[in-house]
Amino acid sequence: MDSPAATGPPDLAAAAELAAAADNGPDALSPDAAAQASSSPAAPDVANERRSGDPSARATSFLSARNLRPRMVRWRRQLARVNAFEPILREESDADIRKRSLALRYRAMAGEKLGTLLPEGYALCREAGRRALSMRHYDVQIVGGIGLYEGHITEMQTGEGKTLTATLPLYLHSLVGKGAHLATVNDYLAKRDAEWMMPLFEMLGVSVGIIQTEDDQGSRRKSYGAAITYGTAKEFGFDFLRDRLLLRAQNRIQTEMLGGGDGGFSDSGDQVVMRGMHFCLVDEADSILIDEARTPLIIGSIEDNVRDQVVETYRWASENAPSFEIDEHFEIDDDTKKYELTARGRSRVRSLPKNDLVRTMGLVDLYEYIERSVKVHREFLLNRQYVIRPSEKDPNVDEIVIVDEFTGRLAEGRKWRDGIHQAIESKEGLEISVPTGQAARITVQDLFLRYPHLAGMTGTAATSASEMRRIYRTPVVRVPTNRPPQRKQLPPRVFGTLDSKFEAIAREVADIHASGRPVLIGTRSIDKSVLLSKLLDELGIEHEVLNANNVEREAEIVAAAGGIGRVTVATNMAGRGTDIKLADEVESLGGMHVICTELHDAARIDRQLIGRCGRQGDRGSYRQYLSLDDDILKGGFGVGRSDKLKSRGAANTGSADRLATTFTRAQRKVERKHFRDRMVMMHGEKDRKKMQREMGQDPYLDTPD
Ligand SMILES: Nc1ncnc2c1ncn2[C@@H]1O[C@H](COP(=O)(O)OP(=O)(O)OP(=O)(O)O)[C@@H](O)[C@H]1O
Repeated sequence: MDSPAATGPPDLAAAAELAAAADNGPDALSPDAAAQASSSPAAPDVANERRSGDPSARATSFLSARNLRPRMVRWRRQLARVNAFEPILREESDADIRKRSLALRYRAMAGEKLGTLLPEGYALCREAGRRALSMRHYDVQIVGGIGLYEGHITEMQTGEGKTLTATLPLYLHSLVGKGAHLATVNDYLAKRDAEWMMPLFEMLGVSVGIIQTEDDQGSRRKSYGAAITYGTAKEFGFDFLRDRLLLRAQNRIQTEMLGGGDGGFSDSGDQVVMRGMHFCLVDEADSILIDEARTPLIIGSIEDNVRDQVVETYRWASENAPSFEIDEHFEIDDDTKKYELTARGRSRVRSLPKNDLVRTMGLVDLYEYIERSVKVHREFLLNRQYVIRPSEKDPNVDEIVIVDEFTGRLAEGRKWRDGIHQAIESKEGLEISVPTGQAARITVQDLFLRYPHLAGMTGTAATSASEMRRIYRTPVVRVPTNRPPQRKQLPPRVFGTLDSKFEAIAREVADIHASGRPVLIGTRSIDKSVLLSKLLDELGIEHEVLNANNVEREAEIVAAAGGIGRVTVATNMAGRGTDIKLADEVESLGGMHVICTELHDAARIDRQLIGRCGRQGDRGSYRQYLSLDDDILKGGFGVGRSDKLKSRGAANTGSADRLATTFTRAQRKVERKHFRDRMVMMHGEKDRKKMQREMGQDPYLDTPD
């Protein structure tokens, strides 16, 4: 199977041409393409903007380059049409802008092609951005927006303004009234981006909905009812599945199914929340469409809140069970060996303190939980009936393994029934394994292929371009940066051990810190961020730590991270969505410096961190630090070879910089392995779906456990 990186699609060739043209730099400027091509005599005030140093004027050089591929020539022509509207719209009042937007909607609803409406639509969006957000879409963003409208995955460097670019295709597709979705990676980004762009959409009279995980069905329905809906890919998937379960319960799925099955719903008048899937723009396309696509989305037959309640009640019962006395609070039936609470025992259950989750459990259930837990405390003993061992699936998690009473051996994989197993887990303070069941499932690939119009944006798609095209039929195109990038890569450094690597990192931080430039250090895990923080403390370097333990201060830490002399240690939380603004003086000192302390499993995560510096053509630099005991070597080469490298590292005192490429090779191997896993899963799912359809089943709902 081809490596995703091995074959570049022809689209990238076009992109490279474009990028090369863009590299001509500001001095190679030819007259603004838009102004030239514009048929309007009142072309935008490009000359003035250029004199005033407006970056968008400079960046248009690529748009006037010769020898572009036909598609780019077409997009350039479209851009000229968009630009032609600008001087007219600038003269109009806010009310006129909104009126135009409404008129466009009528035309779209009446069946006029969206492609025809694009120039005016994009120009309106740009004007609304300028007025409502003080951000006028750059020409490159308009071109990116055209690519998105035409169903591409556009690769835009981090910090180039994907959030603003997204407004263009979202607005245009929303005009037909079937909804336009923006799928992003987490609730925080969905909310942040939607709220940030809201004034622009409001100016155009377009409603915006936001889906958050905790939303109930009613507010979800309302958010999907809006013209544009921001949410996470996961929530879109779950809503699709929940709706489908509901439709089946109401016998309204016409195809692909056998039998009714009430799926937990009744004809109670419940309504679906989505109103179909029309257009989806996937933000961070590589991580959603590729990284997260390895595991399907599954709805358990036990709802999350019910599961929480069950787990909490097991814990409550096992905390209280030891205080129940035989004969006084419970009795044991001689024949059946059943434990039964006495009247005093039941009254004790009623008077015990309970939290909200436990309180909502039925009283009879609570009696049962206590009876079971008392039994477990008296009869099930550690190292007799069972042992505790690290789980084979995840060695960081302990699990109960039954000791077979006949053979004295461990009965691998077996569990006690009727809640006994869970009661023992809670007695031992282990994770409680409430079975989830599977009510419905869908793969990420299936979910997004259901949208007739799909597009995506990413900072780092090049390595997954061929996979995107093969699976989602979305070509990848690279959009040049608005200003030439000035980010500098310093040569990577390799050390024998983690300790020597971290010491060297601390030294580099101290050096750069002394110059006043802000430094951002990315770590792969929370414990490593803590370790590094300790080292910096020892050196007396003041710094902030940003990891999952202090999310609440995230905004504050990020806002300050670009200041003079700032040092910030962060896990990959400081990835997408972190827009670090540099203090004015920082640019002249050389911008921010980013230190990557380890390679991630996917190169694009590393690039996201790197993308925190040198944004929007700012100056900046970064360096990769590696050590021979890094996890990536084990992932890529296996235990044997990575152990050899590790012992070589332990013996090594000097520089091992020449081994840097070994790490990138290991990373590529890990990426390829993940790619193969995804392909295997996809083919497995395809066969399963085909078989189920032939059997008249619904492949999303009739899922095997
Ligand atoms: N046309 C524009 N005019 C002015 N500022 C802009 C424009 N486009 C983007 N920006 C600014 O660029 C910054 C980066 O934008 P945004 O966060 O959307 O980038 P991004 O491409 O999503 O980056 P990342 O992938 O790193 O999150 C923001 O501060 C935004 O205000």
